[in-house]
Amino acid sequence: MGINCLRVVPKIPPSAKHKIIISHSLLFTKRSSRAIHAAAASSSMSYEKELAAAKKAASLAALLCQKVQKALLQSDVHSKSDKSPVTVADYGSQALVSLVLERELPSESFSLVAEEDSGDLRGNSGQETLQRIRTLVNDTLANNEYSSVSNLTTDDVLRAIDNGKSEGGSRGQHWVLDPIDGTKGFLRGDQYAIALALLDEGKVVLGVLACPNLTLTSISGENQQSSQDKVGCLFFATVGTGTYMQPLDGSSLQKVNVSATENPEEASLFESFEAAHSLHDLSSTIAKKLGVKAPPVRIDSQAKYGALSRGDGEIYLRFPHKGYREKIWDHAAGCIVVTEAGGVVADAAGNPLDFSKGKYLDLETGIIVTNQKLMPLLLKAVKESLEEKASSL
Ligand SMILES: Nc1ncnc2c1ncn2[C@@H]1O[C@H](COP(=O)(O)OS(=O)(=O)O)[C@@H](OP(=O)(O)O)[C@H]1O
Ligand SMILES: [Mg+2]
Ligand SMILES: [Mg+2]
Ligand SMILES: [Mg+2]
Repeated sequence: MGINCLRVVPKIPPSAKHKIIISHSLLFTKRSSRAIHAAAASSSMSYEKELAAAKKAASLAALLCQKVQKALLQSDVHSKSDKSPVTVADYGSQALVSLVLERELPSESFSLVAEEDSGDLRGNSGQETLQRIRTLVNDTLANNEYSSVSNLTTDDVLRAIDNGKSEGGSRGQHWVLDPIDGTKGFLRGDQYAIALALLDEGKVVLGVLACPNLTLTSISGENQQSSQDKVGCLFFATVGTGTYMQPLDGSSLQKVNVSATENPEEASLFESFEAAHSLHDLSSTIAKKLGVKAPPVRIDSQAKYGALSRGDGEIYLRFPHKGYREKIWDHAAGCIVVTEAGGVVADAAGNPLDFSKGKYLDLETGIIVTNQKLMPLLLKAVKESLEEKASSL
């Protein structure tokens, strides 16, 4: 654990980096807001309480992450045993979500499968970091209607983080959490997401994606975005009820749908920002075969699923390097947000993702996401490209 306290000034969120198409109306009236609230509430009765708790938890975690990203200290950033980065915000977000879910949904069978664990915070070298996390968590709780539970000790914080040790599986209910998805993006001052989902008997039934740096308007298209564009989106979906988006401040609500584009030449494509996380060459071969004209849009995290769910782009391709095993928390929330908006999420062979096998997704290499019209064409292009790649080895 480092002890330096140098200030790292993050870049301004990338609102100016992408262009805008308003592919569907973002207009919103008070009357339509009430109607949508009523429809969302009545049709998602079975997971209504869980959804309200998940939205609260993810929004609170987003506040903590925003505070840390605005004034990141070098001592806030550490390296895990697999060399991937983790920050006080990843730990703080996980602790907050765990605490809020437990408080809002008291149950003996609370189960959480989450990315982080407290191992590195328990030794002597972790004490300073642990105190910083404790302060961040207590301050966030105290400022946001949880002042009665804002006197947490470091042991309380460690316990809350380690609630996330469940293995998941095909029986009962399990929450699935990525406290910061896209930690590298978070460190760059770019996109990241707090991704929370609920599994019920092995199926994703609820998903919430908080994307603090994603503009409320579309991120791709012809219009230049401006630094004035409001950022901070909360996407949410429960099974059978559609996908909704609202500003993180909760001020409005709209139903969203994936793009209806049928012509691949008009499609735009999302992929990981980090080349180490996905084979950009393979995506480019697939895009060429399909006839996609626009250059790929590279953004971090499950913000890609959120953006696709509201029609900012049509295709998301993810082909990790050989040997990488996908974790359920990197896709569970994004998957339901896209499918409830009318999209399809599949592995490279066209099979639906199976979240019932524990922490890992067991799949044919690659995850592909698009709308229902484009999926057959995309699958064909993926199959041909993978065959060409295999025969060239
Ligand atoms: N080698 C490798 N290959 C594939 N994927 C990997 C790899 N290493 C990490 N990860 C996971 O990628 C998560 C970040 O998501 P993205 O790839 O969509 O975003 S990014 O553009 O790369 O930042 C990232 O999630 P977080 O750790 O939550 O940030 C990782 O789970
Ligand atoms: Mg990570
Ligand atoms: Mg992740
Ligand atoms: Mg993460």
